[in-house]
Amino acid sequence: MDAYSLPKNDANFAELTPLTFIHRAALAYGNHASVVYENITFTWKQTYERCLRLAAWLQSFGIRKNDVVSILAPNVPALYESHFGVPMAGAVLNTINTRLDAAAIAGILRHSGAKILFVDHQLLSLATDALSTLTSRPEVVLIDDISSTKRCASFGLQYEQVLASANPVAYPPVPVTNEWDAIALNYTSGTTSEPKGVVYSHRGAYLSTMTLLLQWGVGLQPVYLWSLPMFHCNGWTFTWGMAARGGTNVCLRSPSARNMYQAISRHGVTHMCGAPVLFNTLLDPTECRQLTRPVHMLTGGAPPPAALLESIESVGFRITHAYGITEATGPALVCEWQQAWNRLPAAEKARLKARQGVGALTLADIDVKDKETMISVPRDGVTQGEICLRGSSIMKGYFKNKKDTDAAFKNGWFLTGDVGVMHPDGYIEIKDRSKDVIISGGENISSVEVEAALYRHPMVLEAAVVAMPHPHWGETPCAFIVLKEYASNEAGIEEGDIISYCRDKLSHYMVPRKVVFLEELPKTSTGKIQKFILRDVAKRMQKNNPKGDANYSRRVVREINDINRHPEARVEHVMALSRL
Ligand SMILES: Nc1ncnc2c1ncn2[C@@H]1O[C@H](COP(=O)(O)OP(=O)(O)OP(=O)(O)O)[C@@H](O)[C@H]1O
Repeated sequence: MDAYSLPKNDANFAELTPLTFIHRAALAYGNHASVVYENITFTWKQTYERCLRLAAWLQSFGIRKNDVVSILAPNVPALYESHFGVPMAGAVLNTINTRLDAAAIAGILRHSGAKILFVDHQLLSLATDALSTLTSRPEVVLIDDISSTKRCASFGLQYEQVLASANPVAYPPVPVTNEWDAIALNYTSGTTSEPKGVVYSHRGAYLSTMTLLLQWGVGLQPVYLWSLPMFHCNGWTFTWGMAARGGTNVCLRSPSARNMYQAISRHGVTHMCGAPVLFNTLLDPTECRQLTRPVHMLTGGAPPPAALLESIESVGFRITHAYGITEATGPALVCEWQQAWNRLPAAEKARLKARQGVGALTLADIDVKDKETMISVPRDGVTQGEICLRGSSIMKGYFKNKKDTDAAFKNGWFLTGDVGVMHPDGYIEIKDRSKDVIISGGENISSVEVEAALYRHPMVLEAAVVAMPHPHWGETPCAFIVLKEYASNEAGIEEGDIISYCRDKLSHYMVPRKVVFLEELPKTSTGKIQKFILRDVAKRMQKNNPKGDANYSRRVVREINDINRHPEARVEHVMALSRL
């Protein structure tokens, strides 16, 4: 037999799936802590057993291959277990963002056609509101509070009871017979458009998990703090990844600065992830502590300003920066650190680290291309184009959405919708989301670059820059800023101070023409600034208040601040804004 015609067989070819990790974890790290939550600690043997039980119960309840099973829960053990238990039943896991409102949750349940919805006991009324609007409803299983001896009031189906009643011998895990089968369905966070249901394959999930462990350098038995919601791209694959490394998952219901610092010292946390917005939480002067041992943090989801990178590293966090997108099964570019950069001054290091980086190992290729011609832009760090990706961790497509699936792929590439440049050293730097680029007098202004300059101002806590219509230039930058000492504004910073600060740092055409001070910026539940709200506000301010009447501006600021203070009344406030 020549090398070419040697056949595949069950011994030399297995479908790739992250489900193999948990079986191995039970054997290799059986007595080691797998999941820690408040006063509860499970071992890998126990977690595996619980996942087997979950898979068995789902099958006995009638769940079949490719059925969607949804879960609405914060980072509690049941959410972790669902990452294995649900696909072990042959089903597709749909983790739902816990900060969505009832209408958005109902939209996901309707669109996904979920057969079962697991709901955390604290989110039951939210789920009930969502379910009340549906004509066809999934079966609901209540996730009771395992950390409390006080049982929840009795409910039809309860998580701990269904696990106890399951029979894994009668219903063993459904084997994965095709690695292209779906493992998860994740809805995008809707920062720029309506949420879309992104479908991952077992193969993509496996490869992404392996890649990220490798590129982040995660060694054996890490202690991983769940500061990132597991519902966000399956915790950037580290749900599966912790089983692969025999790690300990430290689950937190609420990742406040106090809870995170406590968990770090109590459990000896070694790794955690989070969007850059988490840096501000951790740097809160009342809670921030110097770490006694370094904690490795993978950040992404939004551009981390170089100035913030410097601050968070000074506390003892070792930051790795990655660029991710739901459609690429989480992180797709990693700013891999080159040894030679260690000799550079701190500010230069932070500037290099703020770039999004090189492709994840599992990707076949990455590029920055002219979106129309699909020709690569020169590697000059200046010419902008669309960031394009191809490889095995790219989604299968959007669930029940052929139009958007077709539009997402072009000439064998996945189009990210992000504008970037390719540096001569092969590192990609994002300049903006296509929709956020400001076009002023024919020049493209990267809102990210203007924000980076603003973050260097010692009194700026957060900044977002959007386009404001301009009668002559078409658009000009409008900055929304949260000051470090907003409440007292002791420093007395005013619009003119910020503008003249920017004049020193930026080309004239990039300097914001308008600066609005807010208490907080409107954000999605994944910590992304909702620029579409700010863009809308900037548009209205220009249209209805071209002379900059202070009373009008104050009303706008009040409405945006109210959106942040009362997220549950967001719709009313956005409507109030639209009337201004
Ligand atoms: N390291 C990073 N630096 C800059 N931007 C990033 C980084 N990582 C992710 N992003 C941004 O986040 C986007 C991906 O976000 P995600 O997949 O969570 O959905 P979303 O953008 O919030 O939702 P939607 O696509 O519905 O608007 C990327 O396209 C990019 O714009």
